[in-house]
Amino acid sequence: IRANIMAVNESAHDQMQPEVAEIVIDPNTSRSYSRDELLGQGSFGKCYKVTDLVSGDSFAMKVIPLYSCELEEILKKLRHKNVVGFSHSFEDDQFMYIFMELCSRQTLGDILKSRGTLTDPEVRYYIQQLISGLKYIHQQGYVHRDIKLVLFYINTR
Ligand SMILES: Nc1ncnc2c1ncn2[C@@H]1O[C@H](COP(=O)(O)OP(=O)(O)OP(=O)(O)O)[C@@H](O)[C@H]1O
Repeated sequence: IRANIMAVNESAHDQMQPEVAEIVIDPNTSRSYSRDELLGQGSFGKCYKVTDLVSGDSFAMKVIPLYSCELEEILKKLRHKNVVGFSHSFEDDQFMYIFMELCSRQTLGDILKSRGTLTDPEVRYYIQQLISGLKYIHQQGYVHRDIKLVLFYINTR
């Protein structure tokens, strides 16, 4: 289970953003990434599945306005097995691009919706990991402020 800790600032939703290019190029390394499907829209901006055109590695890429770069500063610092992993980031003249571990599309919210219930051992199993991730975030001096089941991704490890 991985807690998505994106919800640290609610202020930055911007409807007037330009389109994200189909091929995104890191101006520092010249690595290029194809923009694949839209994973979803958060309060900071859109999140896409992307593929490194050379290595074939896939990531979840959050595209946020340059003025909300503090999010990147925070994500960069967090490293915990129950927090979605930061990979790397760069900016161009339009956006900040944040590359995160690509998680499964299944969340705790999906499981609850399809099954209607969770057993006691399952709840214990998930809550333990959830608390472990949140405790770590608190120890780093941050609060989540938007805890909901759809932000908890189920992974295989
Ligand atoms: N690392 C990831 N792996 C797979 N899908 C992701 C990942 N991060 C985000 N997503 C998908 O993209 C959507 C938008 O994510 P994002 O983190 O931008 O916003 P959010 O956490 O849903 O909302 P908010 O920005 O309000 O906290 C998510 O709901 C999820 O479906």
